[in-house]
Amino acid sequence: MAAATLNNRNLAKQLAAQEAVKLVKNNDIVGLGTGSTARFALMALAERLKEGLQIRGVPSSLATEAQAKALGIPLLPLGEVAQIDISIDGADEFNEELQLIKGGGGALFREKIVASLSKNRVVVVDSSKKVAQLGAFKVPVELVPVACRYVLDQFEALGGQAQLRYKNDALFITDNQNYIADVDFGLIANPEELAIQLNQIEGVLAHGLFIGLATKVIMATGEGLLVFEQSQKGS
Ligand SMILES: O=C[C@H](O)[C@H](O)[C@H](O)COP(=O)(O)O
Repeated sequence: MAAATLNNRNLAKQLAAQEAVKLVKNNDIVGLGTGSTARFALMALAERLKEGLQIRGVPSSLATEAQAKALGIPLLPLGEVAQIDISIDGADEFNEELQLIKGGGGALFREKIVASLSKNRVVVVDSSKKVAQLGAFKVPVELVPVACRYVLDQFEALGGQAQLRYKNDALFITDNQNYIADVDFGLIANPEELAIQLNQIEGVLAHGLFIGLATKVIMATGEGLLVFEQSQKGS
């Protein structure tokens, strides 16, 4: 994509992604995130491959797998990888504790596996993603269809208002053949506690609260890059 055709927000996403890709070292196994910002990272990685960098990527979605293949990035299947050196992924929201909401694109389960396997978990965002408190973005939750009614009732019992996600007038189906519910819990006072509660619901495959799954957030603003790291307010 030519820089001249990018709007400011996309330029910010691209800048953050390019900065993250500088952290990738030769022979790394790289977790490939999903979404518009992660896609800029794929493109930057492909540029580095042309310059001689050797890596193998692990895709976090079928969409990312297709994009990576089209860019000539060698891939390893997620289910066979024991450890990932660095993952680069986007987020829908993050706070200064580096807690995230992810799953706007529906890829949260595989993204969570990629992040869990990764030594370094780098999140790339534009400044619209930074919040004081998580929750303006509804929490995406992937659920097994046969448990749908039960799971939706459990969200309600936790104070959440859930809507099943649709795409083109049909229920959205994930890469794992499940549904996504977008659950409005309002601003979330205690993301760790809510994450545990959601994990306890039978029929929930994964939820979009990523707690302790980011080591660094690279955020591009109009003025440049801001880097947030664990136990740091930003630099
Ligand atoms: O399921 C999608 C992912 O969690 C994305 O990483 C997230 O939605 C952010 O996407 P984008 O970079 O397009 O805003």
